Amino acid sequence: MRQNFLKRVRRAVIKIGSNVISDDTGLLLPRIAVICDEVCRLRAQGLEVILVSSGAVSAGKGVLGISGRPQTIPLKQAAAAIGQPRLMRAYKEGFQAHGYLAAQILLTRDDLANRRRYLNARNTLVTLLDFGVTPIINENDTVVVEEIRFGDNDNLSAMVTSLLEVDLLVILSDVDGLYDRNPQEHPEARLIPLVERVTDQIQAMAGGEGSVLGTGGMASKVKAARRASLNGIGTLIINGRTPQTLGRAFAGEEIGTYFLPARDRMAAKKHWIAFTKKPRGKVFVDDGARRALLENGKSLLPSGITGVEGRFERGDSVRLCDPAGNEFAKGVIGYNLTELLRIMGKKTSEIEASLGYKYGDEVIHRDNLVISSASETDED
Ligand SMILES: Nc1ncnc2c1ncn2[C@@H]1O[C@H](COP(=O)(O)OP(=O)(O)O)[C@@H](O)[C@H]1O
Ligand SMILES: N[C@@H](CCC(=O)OP(=O)(O)O)C(=O)O
Repeated sequence: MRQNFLKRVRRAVIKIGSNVISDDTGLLLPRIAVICDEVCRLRAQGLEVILVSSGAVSAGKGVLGISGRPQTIPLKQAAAAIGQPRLMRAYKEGFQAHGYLAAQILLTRDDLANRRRYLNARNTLVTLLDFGVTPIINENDTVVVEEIRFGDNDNLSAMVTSLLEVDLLVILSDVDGLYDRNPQEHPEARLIPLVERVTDQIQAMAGGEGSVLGTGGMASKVKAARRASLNGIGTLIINGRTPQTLGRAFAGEEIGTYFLPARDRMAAKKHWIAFTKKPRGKVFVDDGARRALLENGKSLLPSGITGVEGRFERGDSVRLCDPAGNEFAKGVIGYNLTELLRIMGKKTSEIEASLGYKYGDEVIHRDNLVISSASETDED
């Protein structure tokens, strides 16, 4: 089954973890060269590849002689500033050896959360691919602050699958795939070859925190697979330390863990609202409004709003909370905070009189609303 599907893959995002291409001393240049060989072989067979590569921080900290995880954000950012060009040089040389070009793209979450910049990033990527150049994406670690972070590159790679038309997400890790428990602690752990749906049980198997070099551990890979799946894209987690895994996987060998795409994929815009846009505030609604949204598929009107929290502009994403404060949806808001404070609790016919203008009857239009249970928008 996998074989048939992989034959049809024309464009893939391949994410490479820090633990695959670096160790505590810095970059493992021979391993990067081997990965470039494999990617170029796939390129020559007609596959378009977008790489998402970690490794800037570990490359830089190796140069600075820091052992273990950099302890402060400035230290991490300095390490990334030193490491990123070294990382790119390794890729550039690896691709050049096969006559191919690589290009660097550094992104923050804000770049994808803002529609104009999102389209801009997409156009750049498409243009590079049209020229046969392989884009290599990393988080823009040196400038990123908490509010605009992807958090980890597993998450970033899942978001890239919704930025472009992509058929598959491949995550190269330092383990053979997802096991039923952490294989480093439990030698008897068994590899799970196929995940049909990421349930809470599957997520729990992946455990919590990452390693010294890695950021999110297996948990963030499974989360990324779920996000890609809801976008209609399958994810393959394989071992990037073992030579030839990429070639073998694309030849249809049943290695690693394959996560099937969801049967009921989310619309692209809803996926973007659910996972890419970071909520800037909360809007509290009464029970009637909550039911209208959850049970009757209605838009949010000002009359059902009982309170607001945070600082948001028109077009930002907000969390919708019930009277008990529990989040039940996310949505893109049609009015800013000041406007909302003036119209909340009022009838739609009173909007214009209260503001002197109106954008529309809805504070959040149904098309810009994602219900949490359906989207599993449980975290950012
Ligand atoms: N159920 C599991 N299956 C596989 N790996 C697991 C599991 N639970 C925890 N892990 C850990 O996740 C690690 C991979 O994540 P991470 O260190 O962040 O790597 P990367 O640098 O590739 O992102 C594995 O080496 C393993 O220790
Ligand atoms: N942007 C960081 C990588 C962060 C990250 O997610 O690392 P990893 O868990 O190894 O994929 C870097 O280049 O060092």
